[in-house]
Amino acid sequence: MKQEASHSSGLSSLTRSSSLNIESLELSEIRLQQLHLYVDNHQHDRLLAPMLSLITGSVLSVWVSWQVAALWMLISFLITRNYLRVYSNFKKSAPQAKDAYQWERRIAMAHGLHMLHWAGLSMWAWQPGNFANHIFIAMIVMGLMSATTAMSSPSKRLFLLDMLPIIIIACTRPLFEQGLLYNSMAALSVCFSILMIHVGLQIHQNLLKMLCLQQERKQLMMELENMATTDALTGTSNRRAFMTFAREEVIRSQRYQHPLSLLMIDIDHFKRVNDNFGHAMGDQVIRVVAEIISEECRHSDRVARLGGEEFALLLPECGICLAEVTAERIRQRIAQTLVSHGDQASNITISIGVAELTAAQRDIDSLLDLADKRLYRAKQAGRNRVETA
Ligand SMILES: Nc1nc2c(ncn2[C@@H]2O[C@H](COP(=O)(O)OP(=O)(O)OP(=O)(O)O)[C@@H](O)[C@H]2O)c(=O)[nH]1
Repeated sequence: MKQEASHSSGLSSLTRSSSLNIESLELSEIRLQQLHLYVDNHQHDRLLAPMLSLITGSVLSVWVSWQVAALWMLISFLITRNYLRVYSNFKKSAPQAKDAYQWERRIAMAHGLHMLHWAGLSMWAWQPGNFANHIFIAMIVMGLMSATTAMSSPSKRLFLLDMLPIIIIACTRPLFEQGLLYNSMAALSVCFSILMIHVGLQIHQNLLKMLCLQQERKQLMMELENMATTDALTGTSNRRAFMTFAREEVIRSQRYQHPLSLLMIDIDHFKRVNDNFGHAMGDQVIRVVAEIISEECRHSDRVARLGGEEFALLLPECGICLAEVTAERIRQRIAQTLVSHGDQASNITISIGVAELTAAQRDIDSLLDLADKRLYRAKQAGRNRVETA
């Protein structure tokens, strides 16, 4: 929780400056994306890390026995193999946003061991008074620092963790030797470390900005998709989404000879509700009807508000008899419901036309047409009724 809070404040300050609406963004989702970037950046370690270990181990044998150099190389290979396996498991398992913290810990431990192993080398392989050795150690330390700045920056926490052992070594190791040259090297290391941390954090901020924008775009796309397919008043499908679904169901039903039925539902004398109680009450009636229809059908059925006070309900795998039973159940429930809004209340009824897809109806339009005709007949016959044939 504490971690999330600090991350959240970091992100908030970032987005205040970039004018993004971060409050609506999923933080653990962003953290997960950061881990993906981090792991992707380290993918080439597969080749590079063993190669560097091999070269470093070979050079090491100039100053230490070949057995010690070989042992260092072996440990290096094992540690590299371990963290690459963690990365590969991370990629393979395609983790959820909620697992981001857990994976961050696992990666930090596996890769942190690798950084400690390399930083440790700079401690024990240091040869007092041997300038060539010191240049070699300095090359390793600076190389590690630059690589970490470039590759670990997607995750701020992992970047700082990876940097810590190298920075400590870089800034303190030269002080073990006496003289102006080594003191200057230590001072230079401090400056270089500050610069690298600054550059790494800058890269991190830019990547974070990119991830936030990506996340925001994803959410906007989802909202747009939702707006394009959902009726704003009732939350049911709109005509467009219904027609897409219905066309596919008609094809499926014709292909496999499965039954498919359609209910056309219309609120009776709805104009009177608006006229007598006002539009707000009219809207409430539409919402309640939509809710009852949705409650009375299966998850595999599709309810849609086609416009005004007219609804359609498509019932896949359902013949005319079962569709009639469903229609009657909906009609009765609505007739028994008292719709209230503020201090107003009203009883309402609906009329339903039921039709089943047969060889005579070749597409969804002809099925809609048939159900509509039966709905009209139900209205003509006095309303508050179900018409099937
Ligand atoms: N409150 C509200 N009214 C709507 C909405 N959409 C359409 N209407 C109104 O719904 C009414 C529909 O009236 P009509 O088509 O005459 O039908 P009706 O009064 O229900 O009569 P019958 O269908 O013959 O029983 C119109 O007055 C429209 O203005 C809406 O989203 N909200």
